[in-house]
Amino acid sequence: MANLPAHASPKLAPQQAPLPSQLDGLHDNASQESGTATGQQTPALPDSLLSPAFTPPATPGGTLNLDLNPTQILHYNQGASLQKSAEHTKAPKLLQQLPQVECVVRARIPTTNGAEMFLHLYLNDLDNKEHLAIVFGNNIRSRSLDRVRPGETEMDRMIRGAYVGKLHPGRTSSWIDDEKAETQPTANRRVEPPLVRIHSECYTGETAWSARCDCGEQLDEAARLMSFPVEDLASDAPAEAQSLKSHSAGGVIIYLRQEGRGIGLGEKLKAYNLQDLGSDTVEANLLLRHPADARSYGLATAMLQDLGCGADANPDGVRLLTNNPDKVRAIEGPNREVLVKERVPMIPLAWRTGGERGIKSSEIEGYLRTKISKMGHMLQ
Ligand SMILES: Nc1nc2c(ncn2[C@@H]2O[C@H](COP(=O)(O)OP(=O)(O)OP(=O)(O)O)[C@@H](O)[C@H]2O)c(=O)[nH]1
Repeated sequence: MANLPAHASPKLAPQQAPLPSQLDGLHDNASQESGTATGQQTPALPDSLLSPAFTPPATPGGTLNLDLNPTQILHYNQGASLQKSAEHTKAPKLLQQLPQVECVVRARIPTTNGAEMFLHLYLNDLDNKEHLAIVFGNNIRSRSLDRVRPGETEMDRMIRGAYVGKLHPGRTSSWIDDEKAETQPTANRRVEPPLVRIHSECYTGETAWSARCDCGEQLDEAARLMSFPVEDLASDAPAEAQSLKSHSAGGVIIYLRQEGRGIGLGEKLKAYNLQDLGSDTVEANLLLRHPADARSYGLATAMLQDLGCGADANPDGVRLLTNNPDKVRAIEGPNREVLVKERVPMIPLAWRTGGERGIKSSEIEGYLRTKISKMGHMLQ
């Protein structure tokens, strides 16, 4: 697992266009029907679909952001060979080192189901997006957030979330929660490896009720597993979840802003239209001249390290909630900065129950089948 750079798209090297072999199939078989029964090859489509109009702009977020002036708190390596010039139109570089990340603010979020979590907002030196860490429990703390900033007051620290315990009216110290007499961060008190979920943004599945994918269910399920003690698990929870020793130890969802497997919402919506025209989720990306998966995970690895979940502070590793084996390798980082001790499957309810429960749509089964056959996902 150590060999794959954390920044690599797990399935394909970054590319701006389909492989020649994929394009050959399209041009040579223009008259062929666009059926997807075998699921092995991009179906033939009229040449008109391959017009330059389909060439997307640079993958959203896939640019190096060297304009860090808004905070000036990221001390990224000036010696690195990153140039400020034409990088903005290129795909992300396969860096040998993890990007630098900084948690700039954290806040307590009481959730609608009664559980509480702490939302951590990160900046970084790779892109200009606000990536998030959703932390459950009191055992996981950000080192960069806790670090003392020159000249800051106690009120400054509390406003940016660098406090222990809970805020309450009249509190004056970020270090001492006088209502709890807690003086130290509770980091490193955990008894077993934390649960971790690396989640990529999906507006359609998480906010717009889309039943094309399982993203919304996965986000909810990850939060549920991290927030409640084992006895509160639903009776139909998968066996793997039932066998987890504890769910109340907390965990972290790294929420990466790489919508649509990294191609952005606009391009994903085009991909949906191509899916309605007969392509599967992988073929649609390729027809739009995107990689099947344009994501990278270096930021997630760096955020986990900052949260004390890396190998340096947490040699027992983490338990990663995923069905995607490539994600396991990628998240460990170029030098195994994070150890994945265990992969915990996230089998969608609809798949487990043969469509009786969970997401109801004619699209979801094909979507999951394609993830198994073309992206190596493990749903068994
Ligand atoms: N391009 C594209 N992206 C999609 C589509 N459906 C979902 N996504 C995106 O896929 C990402 C989620 O990826 P998944 O493949 O479900 O999950 P994964 O993260 O690889 O694997 P798991 O950890 O097992 O969930 C999100 O960014 C979604 O927006 C689609 O049809 N096309």
